[in-house]
Amino acid sequence: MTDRFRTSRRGLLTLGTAAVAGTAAGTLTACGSDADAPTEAPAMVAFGGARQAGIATAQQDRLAFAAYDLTVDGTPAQNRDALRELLKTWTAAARAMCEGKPVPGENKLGTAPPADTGEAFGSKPANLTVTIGFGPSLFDQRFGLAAKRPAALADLPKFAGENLDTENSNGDVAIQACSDDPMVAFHAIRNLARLGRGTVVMRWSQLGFGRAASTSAKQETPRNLFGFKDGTRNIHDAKTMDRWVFVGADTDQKWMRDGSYLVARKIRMRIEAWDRDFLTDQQNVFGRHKYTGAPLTGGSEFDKPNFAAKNPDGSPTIPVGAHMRLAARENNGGVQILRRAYNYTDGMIASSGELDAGLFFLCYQRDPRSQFVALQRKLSAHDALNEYITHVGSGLYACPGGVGDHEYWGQSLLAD
Ligand SMILES: C=CC1=C(C)c2cc3[nH]c(cc4nc(cc5[nH]c(cc1n2)c(C)c5CCC(=O)O)C(CCC(=O)O)=C4C)c(C)c3C=C
Ligand SMILES: [Fe+2]
Repeated sequence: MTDRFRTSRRGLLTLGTAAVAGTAAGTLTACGSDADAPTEAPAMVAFGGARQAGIATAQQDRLAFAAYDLTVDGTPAQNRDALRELLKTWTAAARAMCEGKPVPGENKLGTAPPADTGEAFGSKPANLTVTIGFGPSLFDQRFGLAAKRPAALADLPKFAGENLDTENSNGDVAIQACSDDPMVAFHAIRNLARLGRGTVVMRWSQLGFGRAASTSAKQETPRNLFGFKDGTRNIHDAKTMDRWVFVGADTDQKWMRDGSYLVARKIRMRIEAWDRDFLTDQQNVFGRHKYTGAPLTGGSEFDKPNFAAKNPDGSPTIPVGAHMRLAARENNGGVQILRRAYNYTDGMIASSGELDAGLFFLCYQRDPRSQFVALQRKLSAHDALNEYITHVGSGLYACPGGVGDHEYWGQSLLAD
């Protein structure tokens, strides 16, 4: 057996199939010839690096997100040790999964549950990224980490109109797993939960589909569940990422250097009410044309909106309450955020028969206080979109910088 087969999910599957079928020799011959055949390189995103993958990475099609709470009850030093062990185990597992390998630690005697739950055997990583963030609650008295809490990790304020479910909000640690294969993204979240049993419990989770943002100029702009192109004026270039997304040397906490702050908002969208609205009204809500994505002031999708333009009757062509006018950098002192949203559906609401669906809005930034919070204060007060949406879940997480080859997530946070 080649090394490739010893470590790849595909190898494990092939071996398993051979054992079950009882035709090991034939299958292994087939394996041998398969291994020798030229194969297409699987789509993989490097796990290690100065910055975590899954932030600036070209956005994948599927999301599995989960927030976990630690269940430790020792002294701060003992709890830190438990957290450190968890993060070491999780890092090794996440690294392996991103490389298309099974979760390490298989007990070959078969006297323990399999190290890997198995549903992704035979699947390629499909650009899997696994990104970690730490919530404000991790800096309470349990771990003795209060002095390491960054000022930018200030609790989010209450916003007008939100109706947050605390059971679907917050959490000590959050994991964002993105892949072009939904099984692979889910597998990552599930296996981290399993490995953490006894130290963490999952607090809330969300699956997302049909990315509703583009984080690279090479990607076509996708659509949200209201049928509009979403991500047209997202951040797409490295220089703007450096300025608005990644934490620089000026941070108050060294462990956050090259990290970023993630704000997650689960936003319910009233799809049935929206679908009854006239096309011109829908377009006025966003300030863009539905089919082309162009601003209401004309041109094509990527043309600059003209916020000063007026209709013949003197009213602004992009209405004062249009989502795009309110959120645009031109009208917010230049402020930008990196949007990495996904559409979601949780089925239907039994009491009304309406779809329970919306946008799982994820955004990354250098400092949420002057970025997400400033924008959301304005949007929550004036956005025409508010008639159709409600924020129902929320989380804020400090995502540290990336890991080197022999490092684990959060190593510099936990260094004494
Ligand atoms: C606080 C930040 C934002 C929230 C919350 C938010 C929710 C939200 N947005 C859409 C759909 C669209 N948003 C668009 C643009 C846009 N949105 C934000 C911020 C938030 N959106 C920004 C910063 C921008 C860019 C503004 C600009 O510079 O022009 C658009 C237009 C197309 C685009 O540029 O992406 C759409 C469509 C929904 C449906 C939603 C909540 C459910
Ligand atoms: Fe938006």
